Amino acid sequence: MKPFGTPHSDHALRVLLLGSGELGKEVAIELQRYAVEVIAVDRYAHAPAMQVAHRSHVIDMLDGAALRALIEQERPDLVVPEIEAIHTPTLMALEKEGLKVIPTARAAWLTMDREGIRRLAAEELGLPTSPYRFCDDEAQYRQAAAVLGLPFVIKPVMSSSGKGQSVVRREDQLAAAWDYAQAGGRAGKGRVIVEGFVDFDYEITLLTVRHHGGVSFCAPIGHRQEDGDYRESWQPQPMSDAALAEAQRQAAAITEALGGWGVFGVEFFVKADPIKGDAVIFSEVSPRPHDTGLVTLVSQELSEFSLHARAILGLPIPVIRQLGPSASCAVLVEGDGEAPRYFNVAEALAEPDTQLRIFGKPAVKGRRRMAVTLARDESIEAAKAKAIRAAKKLRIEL
Ligand SMILES: Nc1ncnc2c1ncn2[C@@H]1O[C@H](COP(=O)(O)OP(=O)(O)OP(=O)(O)O)[C@@H](O)[C@H]1O
Ligand SMILES: NCC(=O)N[C@@H]1O[C@H](COP(=O)([O-])[O-])[C@@H](O)[C@H]1O
Ligand SMILES: [Mg+2]
Repeated sequence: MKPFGTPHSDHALRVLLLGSGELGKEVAIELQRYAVEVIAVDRYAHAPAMQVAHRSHVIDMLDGAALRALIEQERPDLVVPEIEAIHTPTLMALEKEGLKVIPTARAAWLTMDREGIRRLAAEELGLPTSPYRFCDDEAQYRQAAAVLGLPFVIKPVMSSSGKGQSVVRREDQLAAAWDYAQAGGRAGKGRVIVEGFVDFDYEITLLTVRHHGGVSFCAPIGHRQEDGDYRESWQPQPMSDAALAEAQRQAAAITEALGGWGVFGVEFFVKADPIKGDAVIFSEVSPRPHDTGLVTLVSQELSEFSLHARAILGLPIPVIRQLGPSASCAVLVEGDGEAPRYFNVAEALAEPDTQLRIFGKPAVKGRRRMAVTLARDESIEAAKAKAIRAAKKLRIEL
């Protein structure tokens, strides 16, 4: 890596963020601490990370030609994908020409599509996963449903935060779930994954950091999801030593296969079994900070965003200090409107050890995560309750 430089000068160290949501905003802030020049990109103007970047661009990141033109214009030292929906073949071609992509262009390519990462995990690495089928049309989907049985989960191969995802529990829900998956995918195309439903006791994100000095794990993060989107997360999730060791083994294997430096959010389902031993089932991995990891903004001395910045810049991570039971609560808004206003911020922050991030997203159409509350307390239960209380105080007007 070249020396750190000065933004807006010829020898600035430049990072181009592909995706500028709430996660990218925190990454941008962490990079700014090292005077890195941050260029934020997304499909719409005034995205959260754009508001703290040196400059920004609005492009369709699924358009390969537009992506190449922008990267050639900006000549960044590092390209940091922040979402899945990017024209990753272009990143792979540019990587061959010398561009540095975090963690690697292949990792971005494999994880942009549920098929790439699922086949790597289950078929190449032999990690335990839910049973699954990929389908291109409704007939194949009905066949997969018959083979896997009820209940099952259907997801567009390219989607995130639960968009287009349903759990089908009854025969009469099949058609609506198919239609929703067709409408909810980021890039259309129609391909879906149908997964057998895993009846887990709890699920975790194991933040795994690949850096100059090796591989480090954060304490496991437990979370609750609704409609495929996270609502609360907490750290540390209590789990047996054996289950944690098995999750770390699988996380090391999948992140090693993806390669490169940075934070990875590795998601697992855990089914506790005192007789046979806990089953740890791999779900998916993000080669970047994870939304459930927002809790690390209060639960760790170095948050997942600060760890990502250190890792991608080749800086040391000698220790990851966990600060005690902590939780985050996502604040979602439903409706249609622009420039929302936030009321009762003071009330939301009245209790000790409570924090708030308002992302500053310019508009809402449907349902959107707009903010997150964060809390620490004596126990996970108390931290979770406090974060939820804070979130309930906040009132958002569209
Ligand atoms: N096969 C399954 N069995 C049981 N629950 C599942 C299954 N697949 C997904 N879920 C539930 O739905 C949630 C979201 O699924 P998944 O992580 O695959 O979606 P996503 O759209 O990629 O979400 P994100 O982008 O937020 O990670 C999971 O965390 C889990 O709670
Ligand atoms: N589960 C993935 C995730 O949380 N991604 C985060 O949400 C943003 C998109 O938000 P939007 O849909 O409100 O634009 C992304 O840019 C990223 O920060
Ligand atoms: Mg997920």
